Amino acid sequence: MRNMLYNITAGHPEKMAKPIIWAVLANLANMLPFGCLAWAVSLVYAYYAGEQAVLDTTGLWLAAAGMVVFLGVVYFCEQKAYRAIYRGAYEASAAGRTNLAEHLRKLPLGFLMRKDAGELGHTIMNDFTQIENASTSVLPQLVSGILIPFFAFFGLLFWDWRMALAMLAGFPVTILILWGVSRLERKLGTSHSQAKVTLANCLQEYLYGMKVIKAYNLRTDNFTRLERSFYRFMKESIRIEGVLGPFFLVAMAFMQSGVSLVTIVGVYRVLGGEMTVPLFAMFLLVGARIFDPLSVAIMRLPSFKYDAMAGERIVNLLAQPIMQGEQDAPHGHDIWFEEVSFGYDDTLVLDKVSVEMREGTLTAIVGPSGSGKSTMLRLAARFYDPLGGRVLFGGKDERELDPEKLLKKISMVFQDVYLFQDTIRNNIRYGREDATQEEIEAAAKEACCHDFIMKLPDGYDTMVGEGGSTLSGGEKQRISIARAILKNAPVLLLDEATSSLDPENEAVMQQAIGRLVKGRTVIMIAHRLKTVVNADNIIVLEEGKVVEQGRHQELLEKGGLYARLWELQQRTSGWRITA
Ligand SMILES: Nc1ncnc2c1ncn2[C@@H]1O[C@H](COP(=O)(O)OP(=O)(O)OP(=O)(O)O)[C@@H](O)[C@H]1O
Repeated sequence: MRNMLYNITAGHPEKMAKPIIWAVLANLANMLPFGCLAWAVSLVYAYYAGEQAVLDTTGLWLAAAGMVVFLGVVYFCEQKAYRAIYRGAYEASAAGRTNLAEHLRKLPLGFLMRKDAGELGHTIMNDFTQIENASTSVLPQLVSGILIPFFAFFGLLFWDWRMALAMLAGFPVTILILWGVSRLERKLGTSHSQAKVTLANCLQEYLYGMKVIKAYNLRTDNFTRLERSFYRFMKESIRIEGVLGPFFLVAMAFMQSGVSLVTIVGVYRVLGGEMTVPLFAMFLLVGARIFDPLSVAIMRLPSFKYDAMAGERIVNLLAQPIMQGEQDAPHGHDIWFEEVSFGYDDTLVLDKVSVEMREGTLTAIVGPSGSGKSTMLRLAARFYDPLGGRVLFGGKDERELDPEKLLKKISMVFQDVYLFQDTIRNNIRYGREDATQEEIEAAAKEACCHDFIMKLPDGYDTMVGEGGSTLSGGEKQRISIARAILKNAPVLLLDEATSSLDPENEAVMQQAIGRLVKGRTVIMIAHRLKTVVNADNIIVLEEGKVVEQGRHQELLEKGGLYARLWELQQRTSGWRITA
């Protein structure tokens, strides 16, 4: 239960104290007018039963005035409860969402890459919505629904202990059923929420993969995974309602049985002269209202466990350790790998790699596909920490450096460029937020994209579609290079940064990169070896090992893997399609 409370509040149970206190007070206040009503009934009864010769009108007026005053108290408490519950919940989940998004940013990229974007998006949006639901409508009602009958029970004990016992006779059974059903609910809720997450992932994949679906003429009904996910989600939803519903109805019946018992015991006691009619009426009045809060809570209970699981997912994400390290990045910008080993899972992708990439030089990493080139860049930027060995930045182990401060020193251009749904100007400006238009244009000119931007209808104000879909691959790549140039960081990492460019633009870009090397550490991955002939050092990777390194000419003379790859590319570049 403690765990559930912790999860339902996304790790902040203390935040529920105020809403719960006000909900209990509001529900208690709701009982007060019934006290006045019972008093008025007793006065009228006393007159008609002949116990009093005159009707106590002063008492009746006082009871009526009490009703009005108590209705004011009810309004005040309800209003306080409403504000505490709804405002508190929405404010807490807004802060919680921001907090979680910020936390995700600080997690190692490795963790995020293992997670599906759909799943994370689901947690940030839907799981928090569920927490809102639980903390606004279920939790305060549930707590006050359990407390109010107990308060009333102890109050009624003073009037007539038998009647008080009769009223609460079915209550322990109700609590037992609710407790028992919670185990079953967890099981069903787990598969229901798994079905929901799978469906969200399938939908996202389906929408993102639309291009392939169209290209290969895959019809919707061929996309059976999505269809199966819809079906499974429907089945799980029906199952959870169908199995749990009857249990909740039985629990409610036991709870409400208290009112019937009070009626039976009351009739006997009134007929036996052991209890007055007004007291009986009071028990009936209180009995009719006492279980209202719990009835409301029980109706919403099926979603409660499910909400708790949503909270559990949030808590688990927040518990993921962020990357450690507090020190500032040093002034030097050499990047050294010292016996670095790394693997994404059990297989080693880099095996004791030791290389030095010096400031003011251009280092190229080449090698067959899957040999670990991109992994080396990711380790250099500390997207991951190595499993063995050290990556040194300016002579300091990167694990000791604050990851955000380190990233400020690094510009990266990835193979798969991502542009935001924003203007071209802002997409370049992500490199440096305070950059002026002149600086943006200068970077764009350097990256050979100024001319094509000026030809667009709105120039730099042209909106880019999601993921940059309205631009060609080469144009997107040039914009991302402009972004990296604008950042003006001392380390530049280029992962196949010119692969989508035509030969003419690639040659110009190579010259621009050549100019950027001055005072910087530039590391580039290239498949086309002719783009690295001028590199100061070429690292040749094969199956996660450095098999050779040196300048272009030296490597050719060695006659190893590089020479073979060079030979192969020279030959294929000479191929022509002949009729
Ligand atoms: N996020 C990941 N999770 C699991 N395995 C991965 C991940 N990224 C890469 N790998 C695997 O690690 C190995 C090295 O990948 P890497 O991308 O570093 O190679 P590469 O030399 O850059 O390849 P390419 O030239 O094709 O881009 C490959 O076998 C790849 O399948």
